[in-house]
Amino acid sequence: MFIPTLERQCTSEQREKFLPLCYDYRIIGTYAQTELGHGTFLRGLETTAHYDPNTQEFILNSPTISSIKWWPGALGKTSTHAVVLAQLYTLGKCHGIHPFVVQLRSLDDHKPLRGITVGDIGPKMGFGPNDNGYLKLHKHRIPRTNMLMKYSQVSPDGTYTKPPRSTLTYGTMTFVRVLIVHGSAIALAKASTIAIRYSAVRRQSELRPGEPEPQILSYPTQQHKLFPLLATAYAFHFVQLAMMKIYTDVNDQINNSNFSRIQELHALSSGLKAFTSWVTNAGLEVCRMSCGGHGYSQASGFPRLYADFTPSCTYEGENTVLMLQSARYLVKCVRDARSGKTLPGTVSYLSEDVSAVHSGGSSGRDLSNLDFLISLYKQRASNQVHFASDKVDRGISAGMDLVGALNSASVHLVSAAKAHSHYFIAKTFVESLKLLKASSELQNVLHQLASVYVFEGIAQSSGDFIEDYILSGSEAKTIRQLAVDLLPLIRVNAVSLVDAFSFRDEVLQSVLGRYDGNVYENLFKWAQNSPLNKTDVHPSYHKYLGPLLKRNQSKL
Ligand SMILES: CCCCCCCCCCCCCCCCCCCCCC(=O)SCCNC(=O)CCNC(=O)[C@H](O)C(C)(C)COP(=O)(O)OP(=O)(O)OC[C@H]1O[C@@H](n2cnc3c(N)ncnc32)[C@H](O)[C@@H]1OP(=O)(O)O
Ligand SMILES: Cc1cc2nc3c(=O)[nH]c(=O)nc-3n(C[C@H](O)[C@H](O)[C@H](O)COP(=O)(O)OP(=O)(O)OC[C@H]3O[C@@H](n4cnc5c(N)ncnc54)[C@H](O)[C@@H]3O)c2cc1C
Repeated sequence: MFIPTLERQCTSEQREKFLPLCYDYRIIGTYAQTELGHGTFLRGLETTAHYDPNTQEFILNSPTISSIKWWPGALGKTSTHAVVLAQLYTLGKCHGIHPFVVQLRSLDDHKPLRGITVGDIGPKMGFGPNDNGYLKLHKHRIPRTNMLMKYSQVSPDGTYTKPPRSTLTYGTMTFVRVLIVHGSAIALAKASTIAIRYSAVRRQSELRPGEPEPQILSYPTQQHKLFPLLATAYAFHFVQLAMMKIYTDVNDQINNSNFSRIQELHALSSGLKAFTSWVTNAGLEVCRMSCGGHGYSQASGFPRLYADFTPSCTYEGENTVLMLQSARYLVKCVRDARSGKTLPGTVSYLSEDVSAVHSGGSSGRDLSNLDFLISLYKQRASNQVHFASDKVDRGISAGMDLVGALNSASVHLVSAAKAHSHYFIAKTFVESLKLLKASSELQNVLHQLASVYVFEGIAQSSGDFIEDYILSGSEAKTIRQLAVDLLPLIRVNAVSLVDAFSFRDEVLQSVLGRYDGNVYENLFKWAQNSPLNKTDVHPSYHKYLGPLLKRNQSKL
């Protein structure tokens, strides 16, 4: 995050000064924003940067225990520099959070500089090799030119020039949220690869006496666990491509001082980062458990995959908070639509009157038609957003201010943002396949995946569709069965569909997911290499077990 922030927030002179040092690994940096007391509420960050016009320096300080920077990756022992987000004070006035480049350690002996207390925050659930650290600043001085001044400036005499948009400082977070959508796709693809390959190798139980033990991949329940997740990995692959395209387009506009779509980008990236990381996080556990006992072994690769992925739901914007950000924008769009404004592409459906299109229960609707079902996802999202928006309006009519009304409706707002994200993902998946140049056989297989994603998405949220009369109960039941009917068809290509991700064994890091399927021999080899097996009799025997056993044997 250090380099993307410099690339986005530096003036051209600052780029020339800092970026070559980064690209040549002459300095290593981190993004120091979160503090002990604040990670979500950025306007509450307490680190200060007071401008001293006499020396043309900023004095950075951690005034309280809660202001100590806490969590930044590689801050503890590795980074020589950091982008520090601090409250800017100049000429006696506070101008809010701004980014500053701060050198932390000497480039000669790597020792922390004067005024810098830095270290590792201690062991975590995962990310063992990453020295997430703490940073306490003691009136540490940096040159005026170390404030990143592309969007806002402090002149030598201390005069402040404000940015065209205060939220431009938040740009790197948006970029990383977009990357996390990609990270979710990759993590779910890895977990699907491990679980499906292992399920093709593992044979267990005897269905009928005398029959050979079947591959566990042949059990409908195993297929029902794994194939919707496999389809989700493909869905997330296509949605991260679409998300990155939108990000690149809007970022180009921002670079040309066109900020018209910055809100839409923030809302979409927030919703997709939260939705994809929540779904992936849960999916990793389903994949692990589908591998039985061996899934619980470090050899499976699942413990590390889960421990390293699960913070995606927290960092770069805690998921609930990001869903609320997304929902807040959707409520704003409903208002804009009501006042006749044209809505941007990803939310234009909110100005359509979808309620008249489908009323649940009418017979003869083709429930296997994906375009039709995507229109139901649209209706569900529109209904949820309008329902939540009406809640907000009622709160205001009851005398609440906007913040109070948004807060009281927040449970429904999160549901609305989830439905909006789900609709975007399902629609993008189906539309991406239409644009794909592929053989009819391949189109057919991918259509099966898109179908099981769309069907299962409705089955798992059928309450939303039934409560709003989008589907009748019997139609929801039919769609649930359509997903189950597809499983044996997907079974035929399941291993090829994970091979298509082409993770090398060294990347997958899983004995269960080995490309050659040679699991048992390599599990035994892996176990024998376990540190505990360096000696037949572990040294601890002589200290504890031996004396204990001998003492008790003498009593026999
Ligand atoms: C090319 C490369 C290809 C590569 C390909 C290979 C890829 C491989 C893929 C693998 C990769 C793996 C992933 C990477 C690893 C990850 C490592 C990351 C480690 C983790 C790092 C971190 O963890 S780093 C800290 C993150 N810490 C937050 O994330 C704080 C959240 N907290 C807030 O973000 C604010 O606190 C919060 C809540 C908005 C309220 O902010 P606030 O109070 O100031 O504002 P309000 O809510 O009042 O909103 C006031 C108005 O600002 C608007 N607005 C707010 N944000 C905006 C924004 N970003 N953009 C525009 N507009 C924004 C809002 O929409 C309102 O607009 P309006 O007024 O019009 O409604
Ligand atoms: C592995 C890891 C790496 C990290 N790397 C970095 C890094 O490199 N740089 C950096 O600056 N930070 C980093 N962070 C910090 C991370 O960005 C924060 O932890 C994250 O932003 C969440 O903030 P928080 O911890 O204050 O959680 P909190 O906001 O305290 O969340 C706690 C609970 O409060 C709820 N909540 C908070 N606000 C609201 C609200 N307005 N409405 C409703 N509910 C709310 C949340 O939903 C959540 O359930 C990292 C964290 C981790 C775990």
